[in-house]
Amino acid sequence: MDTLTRLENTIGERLSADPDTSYVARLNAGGVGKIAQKVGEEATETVIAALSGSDEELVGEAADLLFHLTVLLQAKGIALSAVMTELDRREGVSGLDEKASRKDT
Ligand SMILES: N=c1c2ncn([C@@H]3O[C@H](COP(=O)(O)OP(=O)(O)OP(=O)(O)O)[C@@H](O)[C@H]3O)c2ncn1[C@@H]1O[C@H](COP(=O)(O)O)[C@@H](O)[C@H]1O
Repeated sequence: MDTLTRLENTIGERLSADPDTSYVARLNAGGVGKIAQKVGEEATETVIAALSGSDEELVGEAADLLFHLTVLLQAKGIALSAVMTELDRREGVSGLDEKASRKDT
């Protein structure tokens, strides 16, 4: 099982845990608005790290962003596999675009 899928499973289990002992449960108790706000903050911190931080800081912020995004998707009842399917679909679309543009030239 890959890392993100393992994390998704853990988050799914922790959503309804005791907020006193679980950060995921605490976030979830705040509602989708609170989780979305955290995703926004982590995205901003990722951008700042990319522009003026070290590689290590960028890795840390990217991990925070992926973690909070996964919490948001779980709270909305959306599986990561739905996002992967969408990315696969786009890869197929751009692959077709490339073939079409090669034909045109
Ligand atoms: N991957 C993570 C993870 N990444 C980041 N964080 C938490 O996310 C928060 C990061 O928020 P910030 O950097 O904004 O720190 P902060 O400003 O102090 O946070 P807030 O006061 O805004 O909540 C920290 O509290 C981290 O502990 C995480 N908390 C949990 N996990 C995973 O989720 C699993 C379940 O965690 P629990 O729900 O706590 O059991 C754990 O086993 C981990 O695998």
